[in-house]
Amino acid sequence: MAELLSDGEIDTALAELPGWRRAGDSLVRTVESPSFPEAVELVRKVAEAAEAANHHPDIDIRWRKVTYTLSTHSAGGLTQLDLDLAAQIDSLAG
Ligand SMILES: C[C@H](O)[C@H](O)[C@H]1CNC2=NC(N)=NC(=O)C2=N1
Repeated sequence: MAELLSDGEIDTALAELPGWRRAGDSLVRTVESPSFPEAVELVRKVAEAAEAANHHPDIDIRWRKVTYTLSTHSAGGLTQLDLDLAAQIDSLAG
């Protein structure tokens, strides 16, 4: 069972995740790609990483802008799983 992170732990982590912002019990990042197919291709890569981690983002796709929202539903808030996936998304987004 993933443990909920404290506000301090989240703030410390966000310092290393500059594209992300906290929204309550979630982390949110919008990634803009050069085209719709490229935006969807990134979604596909994120989906592979999420499946491998068994930890899945909420994804909002609007043309070239895709918003990823992370939270650990089973824990009712933010855990290390969210931080790990955020870092993976940053890596995949380039
Ligand atoms: C059964 C399966 O392990 C769980 O439903 C996983 C799937 N992916 C998940 N993703 C997220 N973001 N939160 C969860 O609590 C979660 N739980």
